[in-house]
Amino acid sequence: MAGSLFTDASKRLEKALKYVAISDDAGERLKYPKTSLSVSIPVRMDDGSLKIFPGYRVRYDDTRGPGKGGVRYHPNVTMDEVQSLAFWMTFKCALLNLPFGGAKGGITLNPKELSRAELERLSRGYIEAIADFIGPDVDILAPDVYTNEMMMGWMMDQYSIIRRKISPAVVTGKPVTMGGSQGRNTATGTGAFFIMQAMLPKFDRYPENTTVAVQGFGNAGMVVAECLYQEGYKVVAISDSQGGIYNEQGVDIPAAIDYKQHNRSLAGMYCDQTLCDLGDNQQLSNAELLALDVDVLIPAALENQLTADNADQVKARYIFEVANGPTTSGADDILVSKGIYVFPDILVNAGGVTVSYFEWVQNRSGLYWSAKEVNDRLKEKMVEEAEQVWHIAQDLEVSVRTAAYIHALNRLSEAMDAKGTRDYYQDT
Ligand SMILES: NC(=O)C1=CN([C@@H]2O[C@H](COP(=O)(O)OP(=O)(O)OC[C@H]3O[C@@H](n4cnc5c(N)ncnc54)[C@H](O)[C@@H]3O)[C@@H](O)[C@H]2O)C=CC1
Ligand SMILES: O=C(O)CCC(=O)C(=O)O
Repeated sequence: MAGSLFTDASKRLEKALKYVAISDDAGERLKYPKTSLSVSIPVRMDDGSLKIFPGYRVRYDDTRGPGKGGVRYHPNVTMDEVQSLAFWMTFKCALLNLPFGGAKGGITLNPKELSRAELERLSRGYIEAIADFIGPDVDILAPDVYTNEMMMGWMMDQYSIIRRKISPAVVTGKPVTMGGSQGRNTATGTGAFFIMQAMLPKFDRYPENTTVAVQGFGNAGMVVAECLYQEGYKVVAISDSQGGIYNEQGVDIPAAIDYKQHNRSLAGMYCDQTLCDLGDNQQLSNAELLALDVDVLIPAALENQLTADNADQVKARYIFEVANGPTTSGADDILVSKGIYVFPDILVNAGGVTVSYFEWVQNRSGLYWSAKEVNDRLKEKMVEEAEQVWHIAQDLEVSVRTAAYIHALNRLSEAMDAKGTRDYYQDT
């Protein structure tokens, strides 16, 4: 898709605004990010040279609470992308009724090219650069693509050093030994699974009669594939950035997880001799995976995977967006006209930020929950909000995505009205 990701993302807001009693002022305010910060992060590389990496943090809106959102390390990170991701976080947090606004951060780099020590210096340098912009009551960080709990631990530690006090609640998704929550590592995939379990039976879809393809095999995709496999769904295709594998009988997901953890890419699994007893794994490209004849398609990698150019080839009847922004607005129109149900990112992948909220609450109260407590609360929250979205979609005869935006917008507009506009800073 050519053009701005943010402009495309904003089209979803425009559609939903028609259905919500929101003041023109508040509607207008939501079309722009509140604050966008660009920084340059100097990093001493292992060979002694100095490299400067561009970094970003955007707080899109904080009417409902401090900004909340992950940090992405990827070569394609731009301000436009970070603004879009922060925009989605705003609606996601409102949709789940979390007391947070939306934020996101990122650094433009290929993390696979840096050593662990370089990544640590980079992560700490990022916090040095944005320390005055974040905080447990201001803007709270978390993991996203190519960042993980180890990096969250470094970031929290660096912030604590700068503030000269231990500040666990400034970052979520930390290692459990540093105040992380049980279940945060698996929350995004598990939350998506809870949504599928609640929604698919509405279409008489059950594990025994449902095939699934999952694009992306990281923190989010791997966990949702594992949950579905354990429940008895037939996951026939999986992929990562290098391509994927297809098995008509169903991919052995635990074996694939084991393979991925010991090899850089999944694609090699199709010809690995030690896995011969897995049956007929065939190699598959990402483009082929998106067009597979399956019941459920789960994009769990990056944005702009389903576009106006390939949406027509989609054969799945149900799409559950675990990635942020995998479907362009042009693709959305095509998919909806084909009668395909698209369950949107701001609902489906909200398990991550929901358990991040639980982590923030635990850090602030000093009382820590068991894995069961976390998962029970996650399920309750995800299913409750998904049912409300489903009813809005039925009542107003709109797509599930528009219904999700309407639900979130209702909460946002209530908060904006309650706060008042202060006449947008006019002196009276
Ligand atoms: N980690 C989290 O808690 C959350 C993640 N998400 C979203 O889920 C998506 C995936 O994030 P994570 O799993 O956390 O990242 P990750 O870094 O753990 O994994 C990313 C996966 O996507 C694959 N990938 C990258 N480019 C690809 C391509 N062009 N085609 C196919 N696969 C590709 C990678 O090989 C890897 O398997 C992103 O859109 C992210 O924003 C959303 C909510 C929370
Ligand atoms: O856990 C969080 O705070 C945010 C996760 C995230 O970046 C997302 O939901 O896209």
